[in-house]
Amino acid sequence: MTESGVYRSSGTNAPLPLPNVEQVELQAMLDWLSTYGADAQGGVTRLLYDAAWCEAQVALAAKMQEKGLSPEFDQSGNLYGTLKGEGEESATGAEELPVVTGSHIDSVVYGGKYDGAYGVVAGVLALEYLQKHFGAPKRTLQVVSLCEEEGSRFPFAYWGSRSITGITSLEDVEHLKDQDSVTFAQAISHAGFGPDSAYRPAAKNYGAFIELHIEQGQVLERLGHSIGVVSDIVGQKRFSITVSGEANHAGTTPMSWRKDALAGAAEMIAAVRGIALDAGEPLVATVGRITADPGVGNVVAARAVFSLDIRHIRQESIDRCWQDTLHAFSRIAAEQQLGLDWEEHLSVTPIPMNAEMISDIQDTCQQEQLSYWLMPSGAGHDSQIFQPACPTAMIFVPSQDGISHNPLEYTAEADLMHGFRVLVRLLYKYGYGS
Ligand SMILES: NC(=O)NC(NC(N)=O)C(=O)[O-]
Ligand SMILES: [Zn+2]
Ligand SMILES: [Zn+2]
Repeated sequence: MTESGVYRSSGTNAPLPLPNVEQVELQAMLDWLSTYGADAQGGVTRLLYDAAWCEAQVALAAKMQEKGLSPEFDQSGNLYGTLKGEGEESATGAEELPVVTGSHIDSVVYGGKYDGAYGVVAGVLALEYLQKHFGAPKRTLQVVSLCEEEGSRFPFAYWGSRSITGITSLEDVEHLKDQDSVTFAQAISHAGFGPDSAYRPAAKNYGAFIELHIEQGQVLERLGHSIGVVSDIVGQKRFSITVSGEANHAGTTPMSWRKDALAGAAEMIAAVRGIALDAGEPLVATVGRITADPGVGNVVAARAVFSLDIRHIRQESIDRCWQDTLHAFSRIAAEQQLGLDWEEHLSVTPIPMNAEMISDIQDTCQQEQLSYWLMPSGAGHDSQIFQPACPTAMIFVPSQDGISHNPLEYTAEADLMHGFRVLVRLLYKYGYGS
């Protein structure tokens, strides 16, 4: 990935007319996409390479085809729609790298219908709108439906963007197993992707990346702003923590004789919560999943495995929280004669977004007469993977009550359209150059 400047507009500041933009049926296409993976909780569950994920990507490819965007998959299952540029070749004779917009198509379990999907749908409709009203751009514009960001199925996140930027290869992840012991290699092959497929390798150079996404928090709603301009994206560390004890009879084993892995894990979980509260905002630490073996009510647990997710806008704060947490876990394990093991399966650093593009988004909001707020993202995003490789920026729209990763996730249609208009203007600026 080469760092290349983003196209700078040389035109006047007169706002670009956006004819009939209000007729773009963004909500309808979001509702349509959410039917793929609609779950019993009223939300969306689309996990990497599962049936709902495959159906959604195939259906999106068909939509892109209908809209003249030449759909193309890569070997990871990332799906591109392309609006070909007609500009002059650069001095080196190489075509300018494409400006890409998009987000992720996968979800968490029982997630909402906007997280990731909004950026994909808005990108498809933005390219269709630009082609319809302004013809071919000078510079190629693409929308990408990234195959995986959440890390919901396999203990690994950002597979789509990491395979594109070359940070991760299939060899690095093919051994990973989901909760049904299906390997990554089996899943990618079953979905029809991977090195044996007919698709081209995922690695690809972008000229710039723009991600439109719901905020997933309550800052914009509370402050009354329409657009969030993302300054930085938090860093994260994710672990699996294993506590080992000794299975025993729940009725005949005195409390003081027990090596109770689940009781130990419970104390550890309370300890890490206390460490995070003592550290103060914006540090967050979350235990979202726990399993116990043998997981039977009348047996003292022999083993407990729980997840741990630590985030902050500064790397040193993440590192300090983990060190304090590990110290507390080790103390608890020693006190209760338990085994302790851990595996780190995600570590992404905090990263600032591209300053030039931030300024362009702010200018665009002014053209649209939309109030905006410069803010960090507490959620992780593919943009933090792309930023070291190409100029990258994010645009947020408000989430009602700040709810996300929940079937109740909601963003009003008017807010969705505000973000869409800013995205269209930005893509016009970079693709058509005026
Ligand atoms: N937009 C997201 O919800 N991202 C999520 N996924 C990752 N990988 O960070 C998260 O947990 O913040
Ligand atoms: Zn998410
Ligand atoms: Zn997301």
